[in-house]
Amino acid sequence: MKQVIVVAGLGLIGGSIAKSVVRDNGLYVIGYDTNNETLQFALEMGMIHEAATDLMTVAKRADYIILAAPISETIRLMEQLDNVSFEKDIIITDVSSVKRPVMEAAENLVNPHLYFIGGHPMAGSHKKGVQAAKAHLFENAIYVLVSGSTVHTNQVKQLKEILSATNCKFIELNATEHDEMTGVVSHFPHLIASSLVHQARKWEETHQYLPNLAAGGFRDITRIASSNPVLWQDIFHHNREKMVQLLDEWIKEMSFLKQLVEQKDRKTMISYLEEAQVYRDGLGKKEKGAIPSYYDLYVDIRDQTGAIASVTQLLAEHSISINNIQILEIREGITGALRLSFSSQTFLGHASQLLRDHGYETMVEK
Ligand SMILES: NC(=O)c1ccc[n+]([C@@H]2O[C@H](COP(=O)([O-])OP(=O)(O)OC[C@H]3O[C@@H](n4cnc5c(N)ncnc54)[C@H](O)[C@@H]3O)[C@@H](O)[C@H]2O)c1
Ligand SMILES: O=C(O)C(=O)C[C@]1(C(=O)O)C=C[C@@H](O)C=C1
Repeated sequence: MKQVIVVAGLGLIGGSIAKSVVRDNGLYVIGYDTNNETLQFALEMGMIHEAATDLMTVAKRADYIILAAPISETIRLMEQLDNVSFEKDIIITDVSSVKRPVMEAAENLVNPHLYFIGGHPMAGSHKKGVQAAKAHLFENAIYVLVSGSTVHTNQVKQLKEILSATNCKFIELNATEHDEMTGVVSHFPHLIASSLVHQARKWEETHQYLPNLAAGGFRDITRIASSNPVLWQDIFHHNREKMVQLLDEWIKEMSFLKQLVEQKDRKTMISYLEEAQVYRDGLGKKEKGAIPSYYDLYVDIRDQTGAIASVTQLLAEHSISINNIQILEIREGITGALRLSFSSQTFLGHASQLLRDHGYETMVEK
């Protein structure tokens, strides 16, 4: 008999999970969302086998429930599920970007059939909604799991098996360490990106050509400012203690930089920039706890139809598998660069040589 998974919240994240687990023949996927159009879209696109308009009714048929609504809604759904009379044990997980409030809510569950394992796939996008969902969103991404106190190791193993269709890499953390680390490398950067955009917007009032000069650097560092404001406000709210601490640290850091600039301390500034460069270049190069290892190759391409396809086809013909591909907005309309990520130095070396042999300019990030 097929195992039943209910995915509640079929947006970017829930939709992407549904799209990957629905490919597993051993699973029957039921989708639930408060938005009827989302539900219909998911059904029509084959992302789910069945659409439900009442979570509490279908919950009784489920072996697993994946809560993928915004964090505050997820906590509300957990409280409602606690009142359901289940006839069998059920594993519930979530995908929330902040784990402490969710795990605290999990500790308050009294229903003897509920086993809660917190989850957070460390991949996403600035886009939202079911239409942005992709089956491959979590491929090779870190997927954090946080066990509730009543959960057995065997249940964590079962959940990993179900989610293995996403091709992610699991790590287990506790909620506090998760929220501290994601606070630094995920949540806080969103605040800074939005503040940089505000700064540019104010300067545009007196400098009308400013947007034309916003090239690769500004676009790279502010992409995430295009994310869903309601969702991100919820993330900042739930990780607010960390946000306040990081803002205090950031203000101190900015005062230090201001001093360096004012005092024309060029030597210290070079060391400051060098230290940042070395750390940034090392990110993802070697396996370092939660940071996955990737080997990046930059390829210059012309802005013409089929340019990306030619690169990927060439690599595919030589069985070189690409883990990630990103188009960098460097010089729009003229030439561009592709960032190709590989899982090993060997793949990167072969890809670089092959592309060079075919006339492409490539660059490896040092
Ligand atoms: N966006 C990212 O990059 C990212 C990455 C990892 C984790 N997350 C987490 O994933 C969760 C969802 O984020 P998203 O980016 O998929 O958002 P989204 O806006 O794309 O999707 C949220 C979906 O939840 C539905 N929804 C809202 N309230 C609901 C309720 N009470 N019951 C059922 N469905 C409900 C909405 O209709 C929508 O379809 C959040 O908790 C977020 O912290 C987001
Ligand atoms: O790539 C993006 O746009 C994201 O913001 C994804 C991102 C992040 O890396 O910060 C955002 C929130 C998550 O909870 C996990 C991943």
